[in-house]
Amino acid sequence: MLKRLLQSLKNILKPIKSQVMTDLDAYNKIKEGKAEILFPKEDKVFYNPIQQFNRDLSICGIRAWSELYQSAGKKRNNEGEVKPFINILEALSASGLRALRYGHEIPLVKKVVANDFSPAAVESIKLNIEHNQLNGTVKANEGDAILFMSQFRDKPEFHVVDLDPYGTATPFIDSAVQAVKNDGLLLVTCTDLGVLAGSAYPEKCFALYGGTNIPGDATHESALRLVLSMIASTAAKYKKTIEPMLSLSIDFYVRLFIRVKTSPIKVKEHASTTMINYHCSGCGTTYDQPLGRKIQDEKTGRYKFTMARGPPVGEKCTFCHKAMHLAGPMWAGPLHNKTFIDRVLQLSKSLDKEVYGTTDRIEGMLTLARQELDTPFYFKPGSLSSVIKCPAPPINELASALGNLGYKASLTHAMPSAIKTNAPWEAIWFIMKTWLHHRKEESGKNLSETSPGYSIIHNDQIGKEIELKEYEELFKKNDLYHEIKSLRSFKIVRFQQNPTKFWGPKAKPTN
Ligand SMILES: C[S@@+](CC[C@H](N)C(=O)[O-])C[C@H]1O[C@@H](n2cnc3c(N)ncnc32)[C@H](O)[C@@H]1O
Ligand SMILES: [Zn+2]
Repeated sequence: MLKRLLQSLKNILKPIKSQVMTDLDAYNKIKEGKAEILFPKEDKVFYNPIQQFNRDLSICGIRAWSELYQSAGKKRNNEGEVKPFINILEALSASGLRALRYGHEIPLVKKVVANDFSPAAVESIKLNIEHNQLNGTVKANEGDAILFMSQFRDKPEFHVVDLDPYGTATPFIDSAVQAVKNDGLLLVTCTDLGVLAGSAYPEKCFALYGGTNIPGDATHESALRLVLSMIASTAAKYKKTIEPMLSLSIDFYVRLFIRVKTSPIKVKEHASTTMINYHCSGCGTTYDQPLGRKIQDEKTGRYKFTMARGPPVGEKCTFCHKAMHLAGPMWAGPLHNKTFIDRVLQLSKSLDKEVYGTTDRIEGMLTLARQELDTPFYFKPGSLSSVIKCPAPPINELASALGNLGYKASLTHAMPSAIKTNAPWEAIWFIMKTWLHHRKEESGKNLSETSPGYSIIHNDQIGKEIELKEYEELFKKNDLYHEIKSLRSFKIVRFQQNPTKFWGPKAKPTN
């Protein structure tokens, strides 16, 4: 009897087994991190291998956030034990690879919802949940991400919401800030850098991000600031504020890690952490104009929020007399949280390099991001020297001069060989003029009288108040010189490791 039963069971299972076997032929196996994905050979579901860095980094970022969340006293019971509690939403999941990696690789994860509106993508997610034996943790959901996230407006469900769209994340932000819990983490990718960081579509950039990009060297930092400002404005409507934990410009996209908090008091800072920017069309000098002021009352210690004062500059540039252009509004606050970066760096160092192929790059990028000054923007020494027509000073020498005048300087992760400083442009142009005059034979002879460089060279007001006039004194090597020099010689993997031919943003699937 039992024998017959087993035989009939075998007969039933046989066609199912062969069906699965045939189906498997239609898939490639892809291993990334601790997940293995069966990926259709036919171009039906989106997968971009080059985004492993984004996924590796996101795993470290979510882990760092969860450690900070727990050490802030949340989710610890009386015995100090922590049960799995983290709910993650990957709202635009495609193959499900990222969600599955979260399921495997985030300690204390309770639930990951992998959502996509493409039936082929959801089929792939379901297959791969089985394949990775993550049925208890990862759930597939077929639906429009905006509608799905909007359900949680009254009761935010997710500690972590990850948005990794094609192009801009803007349409998803409103519902995403509603779906994320208080003190939760929002992860945002935008790949539309042509709009966000380019100068060709200011009207589109304004429509999507509520601001325009600043021309010149710092377009990638201003891209980050535009995305942050759009998210901060959206969050403010729901009495929520944002705290950028890490804001990176990477290859062809930006990736942001943002803590979202419900705090009507903090929302009051929204105007004073938003700015517009004036940018000189001739020499590239920039000025920031905050859109509000936060002042502390000396007697009571309380803060008052008032209208901003301005403008910080006239219609024409103080240095070269060319017209000033306007950019923004954009985020004026810090781009990173150093404690968060330290945690990510620590975690990244502890990972198995065989499993996580991009840890060197994480270390390189975050080391640079960590030392960045909080002040907006950067420039390449070469951009300034091309205005006054002289060879560019080496970056560490320029940093030294800024330091000797009492200012700070740092590098930036967003552009190689660019410098950030809290010095006013008066000091920057003074240093450049001193540098130029020291090279007498090159002293801007070929400049036309109407050029910005000519005006700067003949503007005797520049540096009038600065006491340190001698070249030798001004450019004397100091700590900053050595700091910047060693940071530059430290082997930083800023760019993609092992890129394939034609790597970059991938197009949508064709089927
Ligand atoms: C760039 S892919 C996501 C890649 C994935 N996060 C990864 O790491 O491999 C974008 C996905 O978003 C989905 N999508 C686009 N708009 C959507 C919407 N409104 N609702 C749900 N899914 C959407 C697409 O079907 C596509 O699979
Ligand atoms: Zn100018």
